[in-house]
Amino acid sequence: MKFHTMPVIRSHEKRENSLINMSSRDKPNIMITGTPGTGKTSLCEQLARETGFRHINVGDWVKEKSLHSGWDDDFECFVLDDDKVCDALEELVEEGGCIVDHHGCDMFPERWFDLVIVLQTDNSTLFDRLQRRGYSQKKIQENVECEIMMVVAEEARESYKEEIVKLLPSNTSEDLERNLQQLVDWIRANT
Ligand SMILES: Nc1ncnc2c1ncn2[C@@H]1O[C@H](COP(=O)(O)OP(=O)(O)OP(=O)(O)O)[C@@H](O)[C@H]1O
Repeated sequence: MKFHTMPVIRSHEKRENSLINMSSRDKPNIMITGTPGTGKTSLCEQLARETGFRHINVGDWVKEKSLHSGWDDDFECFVLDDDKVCDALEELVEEGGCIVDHHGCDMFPERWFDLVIVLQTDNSTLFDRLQRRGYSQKKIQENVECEIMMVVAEEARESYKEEIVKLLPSNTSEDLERNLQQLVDWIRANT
């Protein structure tokens, strides 16, 4: 199943033959993914501050650098162009030390990431967060359904090796603290 809130132009299959060679990186790259509102950006910003790793918010890049093919009224978001996004990120990710923040993960070359984190939030908590953002009822419903059906977790499991995909709860400030500390520790152990 595809993620409802993220229409993507697919002009190619996953770039398995990416130019990136993991062994050439001094620092690892982390993908932080999850349904919108699960807390990716909150976690990534703090993690970047603590570790000096570069936080790449893909949604912001798509808007700022026009890595899309226009606005989709039905899905209420930009239609992301995966080729443009991967081209724009490739050089940075090649260097390592990147934390990539996006609500989908299957468009990226598998070898880009050494760890893939999927944040998960209880339905009622996610509903409240998205309502506070002023999302339409349709958009809230679509996102909460995605979370219930574990669409992003499934996508991550299908796209990356099982051993590098970790599901973490993201409901409370205690969860945020714990997740942050685990990732800081992981980065320190892998640099
Ligand atoms: N662990 C947490 N506990 C409580 N509140 C949280 C937690 N994580 C994030 N939040 C709050 O939830 C809201 C959504 O968080 P955030 O913007 O980080 O989510 P996101 O997954 O990056 O969303 P999007 O994909 O739409 O950018 C914010 O108001 C944030 O303060």
